[in-house]
Amino acid sequence: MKTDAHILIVDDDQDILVASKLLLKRQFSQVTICNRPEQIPKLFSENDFDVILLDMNFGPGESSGEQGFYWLDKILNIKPDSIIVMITAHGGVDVAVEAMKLGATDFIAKPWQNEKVIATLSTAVQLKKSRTEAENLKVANQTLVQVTNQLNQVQAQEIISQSATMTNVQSLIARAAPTDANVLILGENGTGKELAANALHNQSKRCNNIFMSVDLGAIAESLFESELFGHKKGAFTGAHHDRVGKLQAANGGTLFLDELGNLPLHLQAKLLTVLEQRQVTPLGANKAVPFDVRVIAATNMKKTELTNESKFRQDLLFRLNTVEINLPPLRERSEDILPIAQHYLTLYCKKYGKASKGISKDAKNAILHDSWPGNIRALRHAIERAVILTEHDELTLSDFQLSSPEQSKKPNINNLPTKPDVNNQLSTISDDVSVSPVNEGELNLEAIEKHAISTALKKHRYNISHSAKELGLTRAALYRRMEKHGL
Ligand SMILES: Nc1ncnc2c1ncn2[C@@H]1O[C@H](COP(=O)(O)OP(=O)(O)OP(=O)(O)O)[C@@H](O)[C@H]1O
Repeated sequence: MKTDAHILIVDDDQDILVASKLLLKRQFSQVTICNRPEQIPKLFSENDFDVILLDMNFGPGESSGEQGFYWLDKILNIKPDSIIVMITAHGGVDVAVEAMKLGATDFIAKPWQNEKVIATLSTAVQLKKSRTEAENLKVANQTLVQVTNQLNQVQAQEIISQSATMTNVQSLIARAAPTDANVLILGENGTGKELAANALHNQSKRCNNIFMSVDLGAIAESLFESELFGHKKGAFTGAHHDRVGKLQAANGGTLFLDELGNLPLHLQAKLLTVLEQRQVTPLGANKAVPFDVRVIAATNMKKTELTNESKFRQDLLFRLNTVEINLPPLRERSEDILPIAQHYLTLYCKKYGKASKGISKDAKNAILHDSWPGNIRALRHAIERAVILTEHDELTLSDFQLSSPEQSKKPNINNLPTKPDVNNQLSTISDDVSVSPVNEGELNLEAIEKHAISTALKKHRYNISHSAKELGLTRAALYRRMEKHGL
């Protein structure tokens, strides 16, 4: 079968042109011949050649190769990625080497053997195809990065804030973003760590490259290396294809390591090594690949736990926390509560086609005094749920499932001791939480599900990964159910 390729042969010797056309037509789908190089620009304007076979000398007695160099340069000016194989006179190796320095791909010496010509041109056609594929992949990759970043920007709207602490945080983000410094973001679940990481990326010089988010809490320990470092086909049972790891895939961009605190100590050591060396060896490979990423990490671990070396490697901490950003829980920045609620009210009224005159006074009061253990994520869900369910233009207290201001004044679950006895903790919690417990004998599945989720969330102090694990759910599935139950 013929190879699908268009070959151009440029030579002033008509016999060579005819003989090579006959030979190459059997091998390649299209062959064009040209005996006057002056026609090259016109031919290029009308055709797309895969490989050009170009003579070094035109005219009788010519052997300097000057004309060959001239037309080689001309073609590369017209189409810089052209694959050009030079035809040299017998013994003209020096000239051929010079031509290759100037951009020719290969050369064939006259008089040639047919097999040698076909082999050289087949290799050149293959090279052209690989280059085209690589170029197409590059373009496709750029498009994907643009689409992903646009999606991120749509989802990650601005950081709404009016509190002094958040003004400081925004200023810290603005100062840290343009540098390539690693940033560690600390804060309870739902305080906006990913939003802050997105803002850092969008204000950085890497903003046109990818923002790759990796949820370390969601990766099974056994898959950690394969996910982050990649693997070669056959590296382990089930590795049917080569796979590029997230570190390599984020090359040139920002790598957001979410739920860092969930990483076991032995994997922390592996992560530290690749971040220090700035190169990664995919599983089953014997060569390290360099990568260039800016690392932003986030965790809901308390600083006291992070600095406890039995839980977290201090050398990894020092590598990641060049700049540290602390996102305060919502209950400690009450000035932000109503602006955020108003922001999401406008957003969801638009989304669900509802008219809204705002939030009633008593609902505002309850929103302001709720302890929001799930922070802004929970506030956002509460507003969305209220917008969906309300039968009035104004959101009223009955549209929310909030604890009364009196209940909210009770100690917050996030302030419980870090290592309480689980059973005692649960009994303490059931006194504190605003979630109605399931009545004995009640078999309503929805109520039982809500109760189980609430209990798990309280038990794990709103650590989504740990709660999801205990409930046998993925993080995404837990978030969906929290949304459904307005938790
Ligand atoms: N200041 C803010 N203004 C508006 N929306 C916010 C703000 N902070 C957070 N959000 C919204 O709250 C939700 C949770 O934010 P995000 O995912 O960034 O929190 P997180 O701290 O990374 O949570 P987790 O620890 O559970 O991964 C998102 O929908 C986000 O858009």
